[in-house]
Amino acid sequence: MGSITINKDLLRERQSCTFNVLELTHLWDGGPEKTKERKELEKFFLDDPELQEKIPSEYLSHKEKYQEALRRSCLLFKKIKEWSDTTGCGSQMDTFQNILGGMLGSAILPDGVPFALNYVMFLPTVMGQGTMQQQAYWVSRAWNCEIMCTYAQTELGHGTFIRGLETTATYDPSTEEFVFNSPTLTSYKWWPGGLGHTCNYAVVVAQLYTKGQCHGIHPFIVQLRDEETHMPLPGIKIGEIGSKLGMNTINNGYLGFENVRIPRENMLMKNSKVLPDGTYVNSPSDKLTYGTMIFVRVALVRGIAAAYLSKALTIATRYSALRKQGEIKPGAGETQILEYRTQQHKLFPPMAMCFAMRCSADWLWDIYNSVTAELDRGDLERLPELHAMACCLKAVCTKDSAKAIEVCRLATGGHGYMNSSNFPSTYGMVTAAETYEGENTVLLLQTARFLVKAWQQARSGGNLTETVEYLKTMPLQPLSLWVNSLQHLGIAFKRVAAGNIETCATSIERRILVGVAPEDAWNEVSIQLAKAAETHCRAFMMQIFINFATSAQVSPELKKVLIELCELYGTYFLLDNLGDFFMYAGLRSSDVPSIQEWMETLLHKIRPNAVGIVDGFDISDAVLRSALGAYDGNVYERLFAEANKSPLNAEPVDESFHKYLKPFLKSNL
Ligand SMILES: CCCCCCCC/C=C\C/C=C/C(=O)SCCNC(=O)CCNC(=O)[C@H](O)C(C)(C)COP(=O)(O)OP(=O)(O)OC[C@H]1O[C@@H](n2cnc3c(N)ncnc32)[C@H](O)[C@@H]1OP(=O)(O)O
Ligand SMILES: Cc1cc2nc3c(=O)[nH]c(=O)nc-3n(C[C@H](O)[C@H](O)[C@H](O)COP(=O)(O)OP(=O)(O)OC[C@H]3O[C@@H](n4cnc5c(N)ncnc54)[C@H](O)[C@@H]3O)c2cc1C
Repeated sequence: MGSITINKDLLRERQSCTFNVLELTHLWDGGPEKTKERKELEKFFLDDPELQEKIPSEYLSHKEKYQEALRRSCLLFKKIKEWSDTTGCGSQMDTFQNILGGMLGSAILPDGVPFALNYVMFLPTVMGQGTMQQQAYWVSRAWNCEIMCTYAQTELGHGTFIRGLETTATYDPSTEEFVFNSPTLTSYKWWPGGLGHTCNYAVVVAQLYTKGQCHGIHPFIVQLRDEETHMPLPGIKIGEIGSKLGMNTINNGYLGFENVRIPRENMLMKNSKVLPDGTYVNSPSDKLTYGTMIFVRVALVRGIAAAYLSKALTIATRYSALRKQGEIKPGAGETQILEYRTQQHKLFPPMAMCFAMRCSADWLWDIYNSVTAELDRGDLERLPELHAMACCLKAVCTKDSAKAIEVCRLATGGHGYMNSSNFPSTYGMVTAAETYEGENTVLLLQTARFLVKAWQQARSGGNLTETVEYLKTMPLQPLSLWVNSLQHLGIAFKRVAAGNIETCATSIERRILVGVAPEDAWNEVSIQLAKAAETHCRAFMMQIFINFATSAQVSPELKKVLIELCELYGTYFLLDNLGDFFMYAGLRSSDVPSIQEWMETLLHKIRPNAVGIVDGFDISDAVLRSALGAYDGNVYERLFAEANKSPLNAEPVDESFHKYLKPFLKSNL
């Protein structure tokens, strides 16, 4: 162990790469300056011995995992402050994003940062929904970690249907306070990250009652624990919800209230208000309360879906280049498993997905920022489109990413099943995002609502926004003969989306015409509706990727690779959904063999650059945390070293032998 020689197969892969890997890294990071900043940041944090893992966390108890995560979180956030003070380079917000959503956080706290919700949800909620005075008070306290806060919305009984939340906040004008209660077991808050034992404040979403009337759900800031002793305040029932599939250091908690009083000023009042006498003042739109969820959905596409997939791909691709198993031609010697076409089919389409996710995430981030500025000016016109796109991109990208990470694990055979491969924790992190911040099916159905309306508008000649403009033009264009080109792929994906949306809209109309209630008609058609939303999202991602690949200002060598990946994205999803393309895009069965061949040729073309592409993601070994994926490819030495960290290997004979096994073996059953 300890060898620094690079595995010779990996070395050969790197030598035969046809493009400049550093150019891809700069493109991926957003420019050479960004790459430099990222590397400095990684060095500053990851070289600190205090932040190094001493015992793999899998060997710690549940309690030890949390305590160790908390120790590191405190150190980490002290260092963030130190970094900003000493370098003056990059705002603290950039650094936080890299720590909480980027790769850096996952290197130091792979199973989740217990402070994450303070930055990812509490602060955005106060900034988006608090008055200027509320922001002035709460933002600095939370930002500087004088207090630690979370976002408590979901309850034991309701996660999706938030209008059904049961926690009550009843205004008492005699004291100018809100009184919080949890009237039922199902009204207990359940899930908020950091709520268990970390946070002392939370944004709590509750049904607001004033003057005897319920005004629906609203956000309030509630103190949960004493700032000195950390003891729960009177009437607060709080704890941790227990061990989970993954994210075991994020400290998800439960919370109940019994006549807990908070001052009136703790209701976040940028949008709706309660005046001292209890008069309720309406918000311009009740959906503004949902703003934080949009923000996190937007952030997840890049920060979780694309980022963790790029990690899994780096591990699986490097491993596949050095792992040898079997022969393609008898007697020709053992083959790198990356030579098997089936292996390429497992790994290269997810590489293409990773690029499509990144371009889409950048688009989504830009429209999020411009729509947020419009909302601040009172203009709500583009909110529905932002909501629809945030929902479907969050759903499709987290689903694709989780599925592809599992494929990467399977592509590494038995060794991928080890925790030391880092696949289990990576998968645990991403599959959680399929559920939190809006369960994926539910989000697709939200997008479908927008699409059906857009379809009706297209039919009645109304104006359509950017992402649904194609619903007007597509049905008018005649179906042409199939051509294997990117342009044709772009059109075919839109035709499939438009066809699926039309099928849904007409199925609903047909049902309503024969007397089915509109809500029942919606439910009956909802399998197709969720699919329509997914095809819309796919068509959007295809087009964004085409625009990116064809217009990127890069060398011809790199551009060629980007175009190949883009074509692979299209051909892969087309072949996976042939029925749709037959039904809606004029594809004939006689066209399929040439598309299959096109896709296989792309796999062949990408093959020499596969290691170069994942090297281009430039994920350091400290961030990868994988015995299978390290840059030098010394897999077998690392697997051995990791095995020897097992506490069971500390003694040649474990004490359980004397306690149980020996008496059992000698008992002559
Ligand atoms: C940087 C990376 C990040 C790192 C992450 C770190 C780790 C953190 C780990 C975990 C954090 C997790 C946090 C959470 O999970 S917090 C809880 C999140 N909960 C949800 O997302 C709940 C999902 N449910 C909903 O969003 C809604 O209840 C609903 C949309 C499903 C339904 O709401 P409802 O009021 O019933 O609406 P309707 O269906 O009746 O629709 C009415 C109308 O409103 C429109 N609309 C709905 N939502 C929004 C919105 N957000 N913005 C704008 N408009 C919205 C909807 O489209 C309808 O419009 P209409 O058709 O025109 O009437
Ligand atoms: C790791 C993790 C972290 C979390 N962190 C937080 C947090 O910090 N703060 C917080 O408040 N919450 C948090 N949550 C909660 C999370 O937001 C909810 O779990 C999520 O919104 C789903 O709600 P649910 O669990 O009630 O599922 P349900 O809504 O009960 O979903 C169960 C099933 O019912 C289906 N379903 C439900 N409604 C519909 C519908 N209208 N149409 C069709 N199908 C439907 C769903 O598709 C799903 O298949 C977290 C959850 C997890 C897993």
